[in-house]
Amino acid sequence: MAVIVTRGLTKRYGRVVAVEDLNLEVAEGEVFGLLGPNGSGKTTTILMLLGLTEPTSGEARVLGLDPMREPLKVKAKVGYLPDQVGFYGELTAWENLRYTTRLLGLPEAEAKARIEEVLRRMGLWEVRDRRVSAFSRGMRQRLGLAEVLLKRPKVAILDEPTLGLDPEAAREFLDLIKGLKAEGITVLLSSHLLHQVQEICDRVGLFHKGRLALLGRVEELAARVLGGGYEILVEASPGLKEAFQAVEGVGRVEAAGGRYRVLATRDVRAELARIAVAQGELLALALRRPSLDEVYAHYFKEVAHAA
Ligand SMILES: Nc1ncnc2c1ncn2[C@@H]1O[C@H](COP(=O)(O)OP(=O)(O)OP(=O)(O)O)[C@@H](O)[C@H]1O
Repeated sequence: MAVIVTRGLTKRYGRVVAVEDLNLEVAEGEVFGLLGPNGSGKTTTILMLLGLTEPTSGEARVLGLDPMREPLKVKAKVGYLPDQVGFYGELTAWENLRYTTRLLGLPEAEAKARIEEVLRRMGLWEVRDRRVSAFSRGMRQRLGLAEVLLKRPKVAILDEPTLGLDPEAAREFLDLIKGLKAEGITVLLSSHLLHQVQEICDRVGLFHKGRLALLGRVEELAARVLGGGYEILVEASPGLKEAFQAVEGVGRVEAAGGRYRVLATRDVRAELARIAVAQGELLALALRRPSLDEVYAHYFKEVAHAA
């Protein structure tokens, strides 16, 4: 079942087209990445899904609800982590969440139980009595996710969740997001850090100037754009390019002396190794998953070239 659906969703600010003709379907339990550079339309899309900004044309449905018509119902079921999380710095982590549970109208006992549950889950129980002004960026983001979980949402929408986090904190945060999927929460996240989020996303949509330029699973996109979802780096004797090229499933081979980069639609390491050994020597062989950064860069080089 599709949890998030958009049809021809468009937002213009005067002559600026922030989002154009967006057609998207995110399935229940999926982690979907809205990716793209700054200003490409990610935040505007999220705001339209939450009913926080009105589309110029087209429509959106979240859990079957129209966010513009029923913003409160959408809000009740959808957890939202904005790119700037707003907490009261003078209040402690626990007090901030207590404030949220009051807004949610939770009875006291239930509120306290849920606060403890989410703080423990986010690894913040020990620091619950510290003022949020003394929190690091990573702790604030985890508190933001704790707040999202307080309402036990069916859908979590996270805007640039790893922005400003150091690599380790980002890694940990991505693991926490993976945990949401494990309990069946549908996650839509935005990021311009393609390589960082690609591995937790089931599918991604790559934005370019308000338009969804590419949509699919990372491997599919790599296969479509780069000519192979598998990238194999080989160091062997020179002169093997044609033999490698002839292997079934190989899309492209780049050769520089005895160094080869082979893009294929399947894992062809064994065949490449056999050829290398039969026709000389094999020094190294490595399988690398192409990064979305490469897919994106290659795609836009071709788009620019075609233009
Ligand atoms: N309130 C607004 N008024 C006018 N233009 C806007 C407004 N909000 C966004 N825009 C423009 O719409 C375009 C898309 O912006 P948006 O914030 O959706 O991009 P983004 O992909 O989320 O970028 P970032 O990664 O910087 O958050 C940009 O050109 C931006 O300048």
